[in-house]
Amino acid sequence: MIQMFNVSKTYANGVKALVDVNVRIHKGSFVFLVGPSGAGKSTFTKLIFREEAPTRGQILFDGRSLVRMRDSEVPFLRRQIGVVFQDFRLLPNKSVYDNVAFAMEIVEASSKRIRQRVPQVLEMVGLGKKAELLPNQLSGGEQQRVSIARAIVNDPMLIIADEPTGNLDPETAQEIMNLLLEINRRGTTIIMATHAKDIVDSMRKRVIAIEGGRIVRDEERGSYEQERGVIR
Ligand SMILES: Nc1ncnc2c1ncn2[C@@H]1O[C@H](COP(=O)(O)OP(=O)(O)OP(=O)(O)O)[C@@H](O)[C@H]1O
Repeated sequence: MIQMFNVSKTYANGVKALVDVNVRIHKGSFVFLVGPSGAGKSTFTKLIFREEAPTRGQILFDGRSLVRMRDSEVPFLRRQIGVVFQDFRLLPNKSVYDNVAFAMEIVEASSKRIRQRVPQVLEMVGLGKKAELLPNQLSGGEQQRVSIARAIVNDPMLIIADEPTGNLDPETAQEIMNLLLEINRRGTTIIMATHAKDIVDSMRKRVIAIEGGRIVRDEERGSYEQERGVIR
């Protein structure tokens, strides 16, 4: 679904955030992006969302070139991608229901469709009974569930999650991971940037490790760190 060919990104200040990246991410897969702070993980996801353009190379999303894509087509690309952040980024003055409905209003869904779909999605993330509350009346884990509901409500092909468990205690983090796994099982591709070693090591999904802008490791059923000399 995503292919990068010799992709490099140098920011205007000369920082080489990505260097000669080649990668292919298949539809329906679950991928962890790991690496030290400043390695280039966010830049990698920003290229897919067309928030940044590569300096060199080619990127295909579902067969379409993001390099050649016109600005006027970017909103259609972004409809295919749901984004989840560490700090939730909910609208503080809107209810849980309205936060999720808003994502559908932006894509001009009919009010009938919104009334059908929002309760379904809130039920799926376990917030069926909290629709009328405001974000500050929810726990961190519940706020992240709202943000996941908002990300999936338009049924995107891909979810990009940037440190989605970074603000959560381990148990709540695990619940959020279970939810993301369930979404992945239903067919949505997930790319998750994280520093959560325990989560990556327990899930045994594909791990792409980036350091200094380069992919230094890419393993199916991988772990957070390179395993050396492990006897199984
Ligand atoms: N808009 C920008 N302009 C200039 N340099 C940038 C910009 N965005 C990121 N960088 C630099 O590019 C490099 C890669 O940054 P990036 O945010 O992709 O790393 P990261 O792996 O996501 O880090 P973290 O784990 O801290 O989120 C860093 O050196 C960063 O300072």
